Amino acid sequence: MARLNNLSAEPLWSGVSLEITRGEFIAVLGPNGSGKSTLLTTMLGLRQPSGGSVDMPERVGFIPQQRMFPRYLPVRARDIVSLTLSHGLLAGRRARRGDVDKLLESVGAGHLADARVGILSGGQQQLVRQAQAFANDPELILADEPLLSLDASRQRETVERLASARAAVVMVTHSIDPVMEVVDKVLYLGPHGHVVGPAREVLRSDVLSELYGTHVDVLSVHGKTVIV
Ligand SMILES: Nc1ncnc2c1ncn2[C@@H]1O[C@H](COP(=O)(O)OP(=O)(O)OP(=O)(O)O)[C@@H](O)[C@H]1O
Repeated sequence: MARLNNLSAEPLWSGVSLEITRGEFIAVLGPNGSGKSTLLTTMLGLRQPSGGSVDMPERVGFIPQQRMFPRYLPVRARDIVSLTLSHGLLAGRRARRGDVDKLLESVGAGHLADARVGILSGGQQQLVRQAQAFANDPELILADEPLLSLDASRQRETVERLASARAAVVMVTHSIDPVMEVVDKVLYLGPHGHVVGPAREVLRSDVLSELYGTHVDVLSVHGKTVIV
């Protein structure tokens, strides 16, 4: 469905090969600056790879890393979602109001439809971004830290929504814990290479020590995975 073929964005990471199958949930982990966001922008074609190639499906949803909309932007939440709908599958047509409302309601943001996006809270803006990503029945959703600014119950709902979507999901996250139950594969980008595999095979002291080039412990503290 989507595939990274020996993809490189040097000097950040190189030779990443990854097959993404329908409905699969992939978590991208790694320290600050390891190139997780760069991986998503390279997949989207917004950044030229230094090597390799990427095969992407036609319909891709994207939740960008949180950036606040300008406070005085004269655009409502429903306008943002409507624009995404009308530039996708239905290019050239106006999005139907009912479809826009349904998308916003599906992420718990129906009541925000007529609010100006710039005055919404950080978490509320993230929900509007989610509604955008779900427009046009995506086959693949790329999500860059989509849980930032969300409270615990909205984090849980977001993970469930992404995991139960028909789309495959590639999600950048700083913590594996919120997605541990649903994740199929982890791509860990480290300072000395990367590794792909099931979480239990990647999040191990011996594997991560090699990626960091120094001894790293993977601990379970009160049910949470901590890398030290
Ligand atoms: N377009 C660009 N041109 C040059 N350097 C860039 C560009 N985009 C990102 N970088 C650099 O690449 C490095 C990786 O950035 P990236 O945002 O991909 O990391 P990340 O793993 O997502 O980090 P974080 O966890 O802090 O969000 C950073 O040092 C950043 O400054």
